[in-house]
Amino acid sequence: MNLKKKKEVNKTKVSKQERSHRLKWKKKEGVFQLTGTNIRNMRTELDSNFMIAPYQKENATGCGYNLTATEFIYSITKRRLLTIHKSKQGDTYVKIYPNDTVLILTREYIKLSGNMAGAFYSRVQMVSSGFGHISTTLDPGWRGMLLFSINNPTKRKLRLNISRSTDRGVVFKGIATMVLTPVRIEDEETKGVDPSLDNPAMRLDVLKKLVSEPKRFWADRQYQNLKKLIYDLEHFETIENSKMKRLTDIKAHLTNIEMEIASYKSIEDIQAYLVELKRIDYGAFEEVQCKVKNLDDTVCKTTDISKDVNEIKNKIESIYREYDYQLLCEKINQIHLLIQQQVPHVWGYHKMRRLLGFLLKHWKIWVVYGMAIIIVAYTYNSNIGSNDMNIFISVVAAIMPPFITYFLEIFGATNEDL
Ligand SMILES: O=c1ccn([C@H]2C[C@H](O)[C@@H](COP(=O)(O)OP(=O)(O)OP(=O)(O)O)O2)c(=O)[nH]1
Repeated sequence: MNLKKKKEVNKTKVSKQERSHRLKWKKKEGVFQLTGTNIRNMRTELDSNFMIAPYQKENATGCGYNLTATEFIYSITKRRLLTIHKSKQGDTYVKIYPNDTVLILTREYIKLSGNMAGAFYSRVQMVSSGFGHISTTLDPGWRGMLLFSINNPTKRKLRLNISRSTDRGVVFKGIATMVLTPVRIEDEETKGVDPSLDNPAMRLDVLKKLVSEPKRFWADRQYQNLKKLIYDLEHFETIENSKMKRLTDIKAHLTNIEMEIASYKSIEDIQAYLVELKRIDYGAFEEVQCKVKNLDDTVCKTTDISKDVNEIKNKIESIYREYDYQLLCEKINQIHLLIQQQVPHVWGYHKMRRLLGFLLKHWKIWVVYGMAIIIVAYTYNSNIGSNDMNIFISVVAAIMPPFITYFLEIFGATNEDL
């Protein structure tokens, strides 16, 4: 294909909507990197240049957005998914071994248009606790969850927190900051970045390589579990649940209103459909409810439908966008649950594990007490029959203090200390 023809094909590929977005960003040429406020506004408007699901407004920080981890955390050294520890308080974390690198799937699904690019950076708290740096890029047009690689270059085991239970519910810990930049477009007709990508969502290409190696017979069960999980993620299909049915219901009512506007334009009929729409139990879909209320306010004020038709159509369009977003969130939520169901968990409050942990932590004390007991036992053996009761008391007295220390630690310590 010659250059002229190629240019023509490129030109026809640029849709009207895409052109308007490019113009919009061109106008904002002064913007170099999006701030947390820009990101918050984009979520409110459901701007088609950038979508993040699930979105948590607290995670939109000064210069970007903090991404959080799912429980899919694969150890390169151990060649298996790491066990998720759950404390009594409901906090979750993993232990990353010295010199290990882990691959972590993010909880967030990111969708970028061809007009935006991004990068990921480490968080100070993480790198200062010993973790290696993150410094990777996000291509324009990316769609999907992300896979981060984090290493532990220290000689100590490091704890990577996933979530923490608070009075406000579960708060997920940011593991990397994503910064976003509008792509500079000199000629909106031809020079926009074509959002065609060769890397699949969740970097399934990388994950599939992990299970393409010959299986190891001594860890076959873990290997098979991982293989199944990666297969399930690749072939994931949304399950129609009550939340989704509710969303479908909302969409059906919206379609009726749209049809009414397109054909008869009867304000009374539109209002009647709106009454139905308002009656739906929105549950957690507060944003949809808020947008429906907004539409209702506009319709109530309308006296001449032909004058306000564009405003009404825009409001319906914004409900549709919210509907699409909530549907996406529900799908992502189901992926999180799928991961949670298949990843190994251990409850941190298991007594035996804690006793073992305690013994290991205070091994010096135990060596001293062990020696004391051996000496007592030796004395007992050499004086057998002389004064059994006194020696028994000495043995108990020798063993008691460490147990008292252990029980004090169990009942006095917070989870953070363990
Ligand atoms: O830490 C990261 C960084 C990026 N990505 C996603 C988004 C990005 O758009 C895509 C490609 O990133 P990159 O080009 O850095 O990956 P690669 O495997 O080196 O690229 P390629 O296979 O295209 O050479 O992977 C991740 O999942 N994790």
